[in-house]
Amino acid sequence: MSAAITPAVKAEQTRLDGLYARVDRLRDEAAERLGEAGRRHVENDQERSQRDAETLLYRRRIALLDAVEEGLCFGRLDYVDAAEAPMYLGRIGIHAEGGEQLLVDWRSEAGRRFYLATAASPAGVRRRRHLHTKGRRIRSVNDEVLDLDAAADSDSTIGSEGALLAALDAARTGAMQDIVATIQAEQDRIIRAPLEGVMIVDGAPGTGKTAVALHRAAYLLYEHRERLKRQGVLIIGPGRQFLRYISDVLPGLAETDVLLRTPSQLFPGIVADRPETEAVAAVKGRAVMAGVIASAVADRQVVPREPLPVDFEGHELWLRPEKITSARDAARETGLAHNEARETFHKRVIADLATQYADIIGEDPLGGENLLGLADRAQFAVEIASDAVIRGQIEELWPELTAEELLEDLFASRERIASAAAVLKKEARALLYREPGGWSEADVALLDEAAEHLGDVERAQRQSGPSAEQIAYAQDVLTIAAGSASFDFEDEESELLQATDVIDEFWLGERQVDERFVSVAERAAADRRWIFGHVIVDEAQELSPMEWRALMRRCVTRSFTVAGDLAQAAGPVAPTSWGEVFGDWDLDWRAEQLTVSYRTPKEIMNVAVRVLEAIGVDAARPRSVRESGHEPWLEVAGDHVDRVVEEQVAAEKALVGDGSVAVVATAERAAGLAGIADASVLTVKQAKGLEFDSVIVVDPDAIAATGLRNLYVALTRATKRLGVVAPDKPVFPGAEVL
Ligand SMILES: Nc1ncnc2c1ncn2[C@@H]1O[C@H](COP(=O)(O)OP(=O)(O)OP(=O)(O)O)[C@@H](O)[C@H]1O
Repeated sequence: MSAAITPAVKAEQTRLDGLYARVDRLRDEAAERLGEAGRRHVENDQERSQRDAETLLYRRRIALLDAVEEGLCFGRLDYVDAAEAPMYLGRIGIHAEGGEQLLVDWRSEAGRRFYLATAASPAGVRRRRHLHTKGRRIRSVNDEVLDLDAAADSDSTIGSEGALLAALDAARTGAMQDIVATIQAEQDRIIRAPLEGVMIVDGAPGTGKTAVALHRAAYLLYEHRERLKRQGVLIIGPGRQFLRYISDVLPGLAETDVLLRTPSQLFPGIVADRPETEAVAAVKGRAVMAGVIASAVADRQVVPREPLPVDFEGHELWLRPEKITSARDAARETGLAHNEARETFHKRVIADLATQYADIIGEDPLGGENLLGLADRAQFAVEIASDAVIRGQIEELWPELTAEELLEDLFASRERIASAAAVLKKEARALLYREPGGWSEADVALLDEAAEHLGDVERAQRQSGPSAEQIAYAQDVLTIAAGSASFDFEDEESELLQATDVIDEFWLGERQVDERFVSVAERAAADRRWIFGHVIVDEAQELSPMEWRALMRRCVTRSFTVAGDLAQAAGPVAPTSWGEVFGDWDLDWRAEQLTVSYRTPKEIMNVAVRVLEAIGVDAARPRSVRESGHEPWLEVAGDHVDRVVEEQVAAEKALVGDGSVAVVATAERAAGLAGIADASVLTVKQAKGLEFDSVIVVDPDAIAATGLRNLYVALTRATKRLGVVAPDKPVFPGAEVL
């Protein structure tokens, strides 16, 4: 379809051409400087670090300009005061060579006017124009005239919701689209809320919680650049499919310092693919497991019941319970994590052995005072400490442990479980027992908790960390880089300073080996203890208390955006209120409601709200913003569910054309349908947070049997068409209107 060339389209095309020409110029300049930096010969470490920082800066700049290629400029505001020049709004801000502002960033305070001006409260705005573009071409313009006196000169007026409805009606591609052109006022307030504290974005399916959370990430990175570029932003989503779905939005919003993860990907090096029942996951997710892990660590600090013999140089020494107890107490009193306090324990025990040895060999045969002095004892301590057998014996009493070792040993031993998890009921303890071999999703938060108690493992660092030489090199570079932090790089100075701020000696040590470009997100991904400047949690109702604990450790300032809907909660530990989730934390939290469903049309909502009412959570009934014109349909298929689904998928595909079709079913049905239906076949868990033009829900009563909340999720995935295929006439609440 070619666009109608109206005078307005023509004029805006000229403007757009100018903007792209400027972007091209900026990109060429950045590429040129990147090339120069790459070719520059470096004489010393200082020059090398400077070159690295420049390379990082120009690569970032080019990535940013590439990311905004599509939809660079999408809006224009004209003011009542004719002397005020129109404002063009886009994904980034652009200035002309002479400094004149050509394009205003949507996240800036000036850009905010675009979203907030309404006919009732125009705030000096005469007209809001939406520019619809494809590539570098303007397809059409839509005007909303806010100052009615000026209505006569508008190019086309399709009402204040025209651009929004056009966006909502567009076919879904399988990747989430940004909403910068049509952010609504209630959403804008949340996106631009202050960084501090925990903000809960609560709302029914399709009210834009995910969209708002992602745009908030982009806004916060813009508004609090200094802090967040250094620390990065973490976004947590429920599954990999979901992360893929949203991953395109952020570069589109011009942000690259964001790490996207599922809760089970938060422990570097662990692949959580071991299957586990919901019952086991539910036990592992409970807050009480924090105490269980602490006890499991304490249980590894052993005091023998009887003295244990130690052989040194042909003499018998003893590991005595009372001495081991005082060594253990001293080590615990350091307040350090287990592995770090271990040294205190070992030293104390070795000192006691050295004393015993001195008492034996320094004994005065005439019964006088011991002949050996302190220096001799210290020498014995060194010798005892270098005896591998003795070290091994002491190690048994206070071993160096990784989180993986601790949990593997714990879950594989009924005795260890009985001791550490005495607070749990017998049945719950029985659920924790298992053979070693792999990690489940619920294990990850427990590993994180364990790692927190255990602290660093020297052994692992010795094996995989950079060499002492690399560290020394890195330390030198750091010192030099810190000393040169005042280098004048015109407007890029702040970027360079940030680069030095985030580089620690470990990373530089690694980089000496591997010269790859490393972003904050990549660094954060590899570091379990990375502290983020802000954490965004989507589908937050799914997280267990143990997962929340792990996340709280990732952001000590407790700056969170939490998007969720309790009515969709189906996780192993489903909360019934946000107070239940956050009540135990010393937090400043507030909840904001989104009330309008942009995804689910009225016809589908009519079915879904009946399920919502039956769920019985205290949730506001969502208001659909539009009708699709398609009533949900039902096919009762008897024994031929698979065949009917196959046929209906074909029919739906023909109806939605370029749009997407998905089948949502229970895990058992989904497994059977996967090879049959020519569409995405998803379990409810996989479908959470996603949307498609047409959705076929298979055997809804079976889904309802796993929880009405699951059915509510399944029924609210479609933007246009909903169909139900059931073996028998369905009886779930809402089936009566099909
Ligand atoms: N202001 C807007 N302009 C255009 N589209 C919007 C707007 N707000 C939301 N949408 C669209 O509505 C759909 C639903 O949004 P989103 O997925 O963010 O909802 P949600 O509340 O997270 O849903 P769920 O609870 O199912 O996860 C998306 O296609 C999103 O792009």
